[in-house]
Amino acid sequence: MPFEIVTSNPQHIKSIKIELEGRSSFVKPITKEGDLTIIKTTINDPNDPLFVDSRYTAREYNASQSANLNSTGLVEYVHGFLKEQGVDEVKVKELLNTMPLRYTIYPPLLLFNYSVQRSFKHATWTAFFGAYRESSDKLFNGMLETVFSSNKLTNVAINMPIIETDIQRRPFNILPLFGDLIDKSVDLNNDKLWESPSSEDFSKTLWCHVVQNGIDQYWAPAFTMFSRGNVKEKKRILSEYVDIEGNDVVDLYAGIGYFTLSYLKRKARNVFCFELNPWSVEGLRRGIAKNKFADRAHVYCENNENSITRILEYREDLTIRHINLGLLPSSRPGWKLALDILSLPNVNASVESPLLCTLHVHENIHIEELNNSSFVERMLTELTATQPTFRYTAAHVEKIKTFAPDVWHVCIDVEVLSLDTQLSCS
Ligand SMILES: C[S@@+](CC[C@H](N)C(=O)[O-])C[C@H]1O[C@@H](n2cnc3c(N)ncnc32)[C@H](O)[C@@H]1O
Repeated sequence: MPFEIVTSNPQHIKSIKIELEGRSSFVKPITKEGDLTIIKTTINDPNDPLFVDSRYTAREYNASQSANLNSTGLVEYVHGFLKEQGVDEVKVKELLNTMPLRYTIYPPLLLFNYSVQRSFKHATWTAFFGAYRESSDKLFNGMLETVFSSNKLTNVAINMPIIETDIQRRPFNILPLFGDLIDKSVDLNNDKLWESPSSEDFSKTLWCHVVQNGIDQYWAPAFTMFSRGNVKEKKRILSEYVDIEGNDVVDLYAGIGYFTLSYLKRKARNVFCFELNPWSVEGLRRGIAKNKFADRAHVYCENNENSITRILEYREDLTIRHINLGLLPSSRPGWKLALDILSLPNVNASVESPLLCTLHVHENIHIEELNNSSFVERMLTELTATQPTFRYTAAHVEKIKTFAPDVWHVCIDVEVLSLDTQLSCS
């Protein structure tokens, strides 16, 4: 996938554009996300010198799923619609200047990005929908039938930022524009709906489905967020590690199976998955069933603190060669737990190689702490202090995507090695 440059400093835009044009790598248009400017490129190499500049960040974008290819068609459609409604030229211009240009297709949902400058929630659009009654349904229905006719979409919504303090990272603010995400008969204020939903609740909710790397994934966008940006990290699981097949894996923050499903596809013998959100667990179960992984997946809709008990209960000897810690902004709450799992009597007793297990530590890290390795050093010191019976090395740091200006979502591969091997070798 190509990369786009994200900058909060308007003074950078011109020089970046000139550099890209000189290399025939500039992709129109330059867009805004709040205070950030997004400059698209045709460059696919994450190590391109342009992206190493720490004054701005680069992130992947999906040219076929985001608005970039089709935004012209979208703007043309909206323009034509507004003219048809008899809206005057000045107003049309205002509306076009504030409409969103970026979106993602998660069949059957068309999900628009939100920014203060460009959104169907912008005051100009709210005023238009107020003045032209029924225009909203007509606009979005026509949009699905014309601009997105080949995608079989039924719903339109706006993706709003999630509440950072919610540990389950639920999309409380997602805003439906056309079609219901949940049947009108469902009471959204009922705690039971969120904590222990029934099969009837599941059947009254819209489910999205995407296939990435040949893996089917399902989620209910009203209850679980989805980030397509992790596709590269999923690919790494599918292609990099030779010790998944035939061995065991623990996913401490399984969600809808972002990483769990990739381990299962890679023929892990057992994957133990822990997830608090019952809606994500339902998505995970649907994914496991569709991909035919049921015999090897052990799904626990509970706090991962129970993982110790669950793994001991399993009784058989396990070779847990990977533990995934996919919690943002920090997976630190799971570090000790992962080491406690590796210290259980029925875990890895038969592993002969010095490398016992790879921890996949997900974190949001400031670019400075990444470049000077201070985060990684602190983490290794903390792991050693927590469980000194192992040795630790950071084998790889994968930059997954930018989370905010200068903040990267990274996955650090921490190799947990047996101490005995070091002593006997020295
Ligand atoms: C960043 S999300 C990503 C999860 C996953 N990668 C996915 O498919 O969405 C982290 C997940 O961890 C879950 N979680 C957070 N704390 C947990 C805990 N103590 N035990 C089990 N799950 C937890 C949240 O509900 C959330 O779904």
